[in-house]
Formats: sequence, C-alpha cells, structure tokens
Amino acid sequence: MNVLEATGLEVRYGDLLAVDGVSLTLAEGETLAVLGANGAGKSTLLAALAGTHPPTSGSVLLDGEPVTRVPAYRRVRRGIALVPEGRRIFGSLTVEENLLMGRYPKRPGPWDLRAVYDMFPQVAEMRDRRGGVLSGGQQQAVAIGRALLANPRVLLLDEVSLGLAPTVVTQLYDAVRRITAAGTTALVVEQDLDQALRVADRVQCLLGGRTVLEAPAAGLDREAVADAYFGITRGSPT
Ligand SMILES: Nc1ncnc2c1ncn2[C@@H]1O[C@H](COP(=O)(O)OP(=O)(O)OP(=O)(O)O)[C@@H](O)[C@H]1O
Repeated sequence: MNVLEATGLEVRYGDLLAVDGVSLTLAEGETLAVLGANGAGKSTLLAALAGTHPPTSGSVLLDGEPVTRVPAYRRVRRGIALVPEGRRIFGSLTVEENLLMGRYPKRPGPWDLRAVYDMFPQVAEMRDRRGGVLSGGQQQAVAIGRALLANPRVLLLDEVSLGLAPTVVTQLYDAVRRITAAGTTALVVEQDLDQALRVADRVQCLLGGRTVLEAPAAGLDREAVADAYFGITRGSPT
C-alpha cells in the first residue's frame, strides 16, 4: 500500500489555481522529487499534503486513510512532517529547544535527540546556541532534525538548497540520502535537478500547477526534464 497518495489536487489562492489537478503516490521507503521552476506550484502542493493550505478539490490518503480535511497539527500526529521553505527556526530559542519542538506529536520511532545529533554532528556541537546565530545550512539541518523527531511516516522537504552554497547543499542531501536509505519515505521539492537526483527514486515535474513529466530517476532523460521544467515543446523535425 502507498504511504501517501494524492489524487486530483486543486489548490487556490483566491482566483489563482496554483495546483491544477496533481496526483502523486509515494510507496513505503520511496523518495519522490517534485521539480519545477519558481511558481510551478511545488510549495503549494506540499502545503496541501501537510494540511497548511487545504485543497479545493481532490484527496490525500495517508496509509490508505483520508486526511484531506485533517488540519496540519493533526497530520503531524498521523505522521506527515514538513521541513518548510525558509526553515522557520526560532532565533531566540536554543538549537535543542528548536529540535524538541518537533517531538510534540509523541510518535514512537527511531528518531530521538541522540539519533539527530549522530546524523548532524555540527548541530550537536551547537545545541546550546540560539537558533538565530546559526548559518543557513546549520538552520536547515536543525529544521530537518526537528521534523525527524516527529518520527514521520513521510517527510516532506521544501527546497533544502534554497540560498545555500553548493557544498553545504551537497552535505545536507548526503544526510537526506542516509535518512531515506534507513527507510524513511520522503518527498523532496527542488529546483536543482542534480541535487534532487542524489536522493530520488522517481521525479515528477510541475509546470503551471500541472504535472508535465513523471519518470524513474535512473536513466532519466535530462533534456526531457529541462524541457518539462521550462515548458518547451519540441516538435518532430519535418
Ligand atoms: N500566499 C500566496 N498568495 C497568493 N498567491 C500565492 C501564494 N503563494 C504562492 N502563490 C502563487 O501560487 C503559485 C504557485 O506558487 P508556489 O510557491 O507553490 O510555487 P513553487 O513552485 O513552490 O515556487 P517557488 O520555488 O518560488 O517557491 C505562484 O503563481 C505563486 O505566485
């Protein structure tokens, strides 16, 4: 059975249809990368899956149970954890206090503070520092650790790479790969195809709120992805 299954999702901001009939599935242990340019609808799709912006139509199933109308805080308890775009770390709280906020759903599982610190040793070293003094990469590691402490069935990651140096992004995706290799099901939203391919089993490309390409990551035709990303249609030569 799929851990997460969305069918025909439509999400609006007023008159704007930001997600236009998107369906997706995530099997247990699988990592799906949702790709697309700015404004393609990726973050809005994640918001509909996490419950922070309910869809106007369509459905979301978690382990086969409908959660479409379940509010975000209860979806976390059911096992959907979001690492939001921009990280949302509390600058006045310590790193450890930020992490511990992720524990509130009280879900059992392998992720506790020690496991997070083992995954991110730099975060462990800074556990007593205020969140506001961390670099962007360290904040991103804390945001991922906080989501892991919810022991999610599915981890939703929104643009891990945003505003970070390539070497830092590579380190973070190495950690994500270890997390998913240990069995966590994940959906990764990215603009950077190369980084996404470091962790993804499958990719799904959005353009204008619609799915324009779905493919396994192995043997992916990069030109086809680039075309889908930018909405280029190549006719056959005449
Ligand atoms: N809070 C909002 N109010 C109104 N329109 C919004 C809001 N958030 C996003 N949009 C619009 O919805 C569409 C999809 O935006 P979304 O942020 O989901 O795209 P994205 O693929 O995540 O892009 P980005 O990488 O820039 O975050 C865009 O046209 C965007 O301008």
